[in-house]
Amino acid sequence: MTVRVGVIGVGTIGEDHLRRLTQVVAGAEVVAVTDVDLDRARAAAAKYDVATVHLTGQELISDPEVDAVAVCSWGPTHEEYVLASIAAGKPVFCEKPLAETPEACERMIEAEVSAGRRLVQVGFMRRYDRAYRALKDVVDAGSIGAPLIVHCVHRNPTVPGYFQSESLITDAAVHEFDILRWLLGEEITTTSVLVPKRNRHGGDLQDPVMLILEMDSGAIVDVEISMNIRYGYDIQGTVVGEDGTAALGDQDAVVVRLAGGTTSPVAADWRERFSRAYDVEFQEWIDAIAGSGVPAGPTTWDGYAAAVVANTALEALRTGTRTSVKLVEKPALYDQ
Ligand SMILES: NC(=O)C1=CN([C@@H]2O[C@H](COP(=O)(O)OP(=O)(O)OC[C@H]3O[C@@H](n4cnc5c(N)ncnc54)[C@H](O)[C@@H]3O)[C@@H](O)[C@H]2O)C=CC1
Ligand SMILES: O=C1[C@@H](O)[C@H](O)[C@@H](O)[C@H](O)[C@H]1O
Repeated sequence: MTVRVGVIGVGTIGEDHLRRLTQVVAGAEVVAVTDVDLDRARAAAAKYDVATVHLTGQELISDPEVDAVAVCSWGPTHEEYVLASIAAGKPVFCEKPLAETPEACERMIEAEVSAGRRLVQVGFMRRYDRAYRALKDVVDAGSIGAPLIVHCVHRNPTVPGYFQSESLITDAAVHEFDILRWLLGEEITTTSVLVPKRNRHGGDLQDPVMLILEMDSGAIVDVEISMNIRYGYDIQGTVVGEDGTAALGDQDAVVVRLAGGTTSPVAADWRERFSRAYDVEFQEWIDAIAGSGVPAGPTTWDGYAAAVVANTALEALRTGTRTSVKLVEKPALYDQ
């Protein structure tokens, strides 16, 4: 079975996912696209030979030729499109963050619970990355003992134009919130945010920030988010256990020792660092839809939990205090 996909938003990541669904992923065909910038949508459709350009996302979602929807527009637009896809009974992949507020995520949870089945998958692609999967295998095997401390580093060379100080938490650190919950299999219980001296490349932006997170088990996590560090896109993670440590390796890096020095490449951006993770993410999404019809990846609940932690960290940033994470009760739908 070929899954006929409609893509909403063909900006930086939307066009990359359109390419991926067209040229890399098996069993998928992109039959429709849309974007508020219609010229961009028409150009993308022409480039990737997509049959239909819709004037709006709502029109695309109700198109009978579209079996499944990929939402790749800006964060504040996600809720409208995810709710419409659930109402239409169509599987929907939604880029992170699922929504900008916990309340918006709760409305998606309510809609899915009322529909009685899971339709949403959130674009937390790190769960599909080879290095993160290998790290989780080591943690789950128990050989390093119980995790006590995790160090996370999330560095970007430059910052997208739409970024505000809050975005370091809602747009960047949200990946750490999800991957920590997945890696350690437990919830984050408190957040604290430290505000170092600002990077001169960041203008008015509070960049970098340091977060301290406490996990349900008592493990402590430190997270550095830097958005203007110029040298490259660098994601690091080290789990310190009772008997040893496990860290993400540098992906596919060749280390060259030459002329009195050592060099190894650093990715330019997230597209390069996570390119294969995005490929696997979409292949597994398409396979699940073509198979059981139920997406197997990060759920609406995962998107909600990450949004609550982000919201809690924003409060910690505003108040300068350690702030507790409060989740609503998890519906049984997300235990399946
Ligand atoms: N998983 C990941 O690693 C990444 C995820 N993202 C996420 O993807 C989303 C898009 O980010 P980018 O592609 O970087 O932004 P972008 O600004 O490059 O592209 C967004 C596109 O959405 C369109 N758009 C905006 N509102 C719309 C609406 N109401 N209906 C239809 N189209 C609309 C814009 O015209 C633009 O073409 C964000 O939620 C971002 O957080 C972005 C980069 C990496
Ligand atoms: O999601 C992403 C971007 O939106 C965000 O701006 C970057 O900081 C992240 O590393 C990238 O994965």
